[in-house]
Amino acid sequence: MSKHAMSLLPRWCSRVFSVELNGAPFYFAVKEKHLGEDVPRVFREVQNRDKCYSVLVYCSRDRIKTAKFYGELKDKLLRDLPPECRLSPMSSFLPKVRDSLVKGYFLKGNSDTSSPIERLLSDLIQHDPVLVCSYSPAEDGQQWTQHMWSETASQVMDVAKGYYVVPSEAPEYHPSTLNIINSDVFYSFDEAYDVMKKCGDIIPEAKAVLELLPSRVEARNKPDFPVIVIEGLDATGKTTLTESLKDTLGATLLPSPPECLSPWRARFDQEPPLIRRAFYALGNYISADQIGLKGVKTPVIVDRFWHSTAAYAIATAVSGPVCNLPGEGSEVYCWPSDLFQPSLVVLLTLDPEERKRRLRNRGQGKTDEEEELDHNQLFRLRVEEAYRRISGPACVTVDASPSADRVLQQVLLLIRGKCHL
Ligand SMILES: Nc1ncnc2c1ncn2[C@@H]1O[C@H](COP(=O)(O)OP(=O)(O)O)[C@@H](O)[C@H]1O
Ligand SMILES: Nc1ccn([C@@H]2O[C@H](COP(=O)(O)OP(=O)(O)O)[C@@H](O)[C@H]2O)c(=O)n1
Repeated sequence: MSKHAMSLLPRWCSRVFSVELNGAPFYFAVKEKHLGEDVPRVFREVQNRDKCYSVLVYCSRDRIKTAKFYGELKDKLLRDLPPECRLSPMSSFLPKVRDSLVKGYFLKGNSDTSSPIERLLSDLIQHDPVLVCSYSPAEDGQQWTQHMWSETASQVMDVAKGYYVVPSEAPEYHPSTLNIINSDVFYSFDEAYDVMKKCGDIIPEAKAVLELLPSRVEARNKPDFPVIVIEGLDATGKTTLTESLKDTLGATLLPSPPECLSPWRARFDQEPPLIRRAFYALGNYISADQIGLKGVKTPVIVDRFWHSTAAYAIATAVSGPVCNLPGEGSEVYCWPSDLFQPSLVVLLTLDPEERKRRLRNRGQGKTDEEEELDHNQLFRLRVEEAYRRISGPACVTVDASPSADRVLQQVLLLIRGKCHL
């Protein structure tokens, strides 16, 4: 067993395990002694001949490699496992302990598939940063036990000790919230820069991105003119409104991510969240630099900014209903202390049916994330709620369903009230 796996063991019995079946999480824990607890629900449906396995990816020192490997592991398992084997997302965490989440997969096989599954897992455990456990009925046939595998054996080998699996309570917030800070959302230039720098060896485009970054993090000038950010889901009318504001106010319009990053965007959209979100976070610092340049001459309108970066990242990391999001006031929603703060952030909201109608009329291709927004109502609700919870500056919500001109007048009123234009 590797040193890292060993270091997980002392607190093994404090860990909670979560298996997601059809989008719903089932929680269980492990215990050395059995005190008559029920069999956890995830094992209740399993037939006695069946065997289950977990593969958890533990964080090696190289976060970039771990993130890449986690994405590749799913493809590998789907490709190499027998088709009858059922694969579900799984995680393990220490309740309320930051950065304690490790992610992986739960596999369910039967007696026909256990040999190929075990061959694949034995191979994985010897070459990759994974922790493998198998689950089978205990001798009395009433309970289920978990056995951790040893990586030193070429054959399937259990560590001698087995643990009983017992039901566990659901945590207050989704377990992914434990690892959001500096993995999904970056709260300083340096944290995002560090990720991009470490990507340089494996993603050549990362070097090109690093060259575009401002030399100083703080905006070079404090803008004399107001800086207004327009936020909202795709097709809520941001482009329409920002163009009109530009003309009406004689303002400079800046898109976000900034145009100079366009050649690299599709490339980073394919990467795992750690790398993808660092890319967007750095884009905001380039925008802040441009705001500093333009804001001494004219008002500046920005199409998306930090709210988009953080809200989409949080809503993707967490699954399920809005109540799974980190609670209101959580540090997860704080504005980075080294990032320029606009004078006003407007959030355009729209009835889902009207948004779909506008999307259809526009008839453009959508990003996978926008595609997901369409299909997954819960995701859309999580993004909108995360937008609302971000503070410093908070956003002002504007109903975008009236005509484009009425929306413009409404936002101009807000700007005049807040920014003395
Ligand atoms: N207030 C409005 N009423 C009706 N249609 C609108 C309004 N604002 C924008 N649209 C239309 O909806 C579609 C999406 O608007 P767009 O400005 O491109 O949104 P976004 O930039 O937020 O994706 C476009 O076809 C646009 O012409
Ligand atoms: N400042 C920004 C801007 C966009 N983004 C990301 O970019 C996506 C939306 O960009 P888009 O160009 O498809 O949106 P529209 O401006 O076309 O509505 C979001 O899903 C965010 O993940 C970000 O993270 N930070």
